[in-house]
Amino acid sequence: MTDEKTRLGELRDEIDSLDQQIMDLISARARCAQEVAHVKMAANPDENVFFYRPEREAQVLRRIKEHNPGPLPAEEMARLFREIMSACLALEKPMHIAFLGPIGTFTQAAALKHFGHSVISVPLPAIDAVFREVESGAAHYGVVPVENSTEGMINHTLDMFMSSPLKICGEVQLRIHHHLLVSPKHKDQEITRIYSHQQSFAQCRQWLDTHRYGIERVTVSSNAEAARRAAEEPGTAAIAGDMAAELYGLEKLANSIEDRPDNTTRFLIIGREEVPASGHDKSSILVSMRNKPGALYQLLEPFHRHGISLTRIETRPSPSGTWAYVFYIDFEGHMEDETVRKVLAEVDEEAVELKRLGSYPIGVL
Ligand SMILES: O=C(O)C(=O)C[C@]1(C(=O)O)C=C[C@@H](O)C=C1
Repeated sequence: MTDEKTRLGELRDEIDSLDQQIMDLISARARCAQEVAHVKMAANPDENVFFYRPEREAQVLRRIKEHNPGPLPAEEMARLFREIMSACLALEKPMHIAFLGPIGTFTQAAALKHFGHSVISVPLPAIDAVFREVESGAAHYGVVPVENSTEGMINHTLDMFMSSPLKICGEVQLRIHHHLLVSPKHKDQEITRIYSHQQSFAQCRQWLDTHRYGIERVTVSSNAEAARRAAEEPGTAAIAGDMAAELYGLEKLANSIEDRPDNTTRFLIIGREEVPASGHDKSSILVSMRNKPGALYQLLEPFHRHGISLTRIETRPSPSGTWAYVFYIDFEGHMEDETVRKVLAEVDEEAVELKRLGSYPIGVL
């Protein structure tokens, strides 16, 4: 045997032995999670048991990232643990996660990034349908897009919070890469039409104007639907992401055609219960103020005085009347924090209405 073969053999034996140890440890961890489920059920025999604990998951993933010894990057290690925890949670209780479908959308990719692959993901045709599915209890949690770094807020999601009793339980960000996709069956044909979602067209506008000027652009309900059509119709292409490309067996004519290299979408996790503090949290509120001079100043001043950082403020027309506005505000901290309590008490005194949408861990992955 050559030296190379001997050494390879030794290393592979070592990998086999390590794999066995990893497997034994993952199994021990899974048994622990089963025990956790029994403890939770025993403590709440008559109530809804919350098996999924977003604050605990965030703490576990943060610790993994902080203590990762390398050589694997911390992000990669956290991703592996994300999947281990997902499988452990599925042993406790299989989670139904509603998302803005169809299958193959970026929202599904975000749901799997946040919850791992051991959940049952349920595609729904519209943002309000995702809210309804969670409100009715048919799904445990929902995932909806809320803002894109190129295109701004997804107003439909913001407006749903005005009437929905649901809470925000988490956030997840996804780097969005769009590709120009064609079916290998039709790839020699001239492309006369491109399908995509309106948001994706907007995120690739400059690239399209430069490289595919004059080709008909047809807006459809999702990227996945665009990919489905391109797979079937000769002479067409789709702009969509990797999941949709894989799902419909499409090839990339051009890779990562988004105009901004940092194109990112933020998604929210919506659920029926409040999330305890994880130690590194964000909160969201909706506030409507009286229409008078200085109203916005009055609203923001307590945040400034108490040193609380705002991460976003958006204005939406109020459903209650013409030229009345509702402010959607994200800020750092948890509603259980003493300082946040004080600020919200002050805001509440001045506001016509203050709605607490929830506190949740700042996205870890
Ligand atoms: O700590 C818990 O409450 C668990 O249920 C265990 C565990 C885990 O595998 O670490 C699993 C699911 C929860 O969402 C959080 C953590």
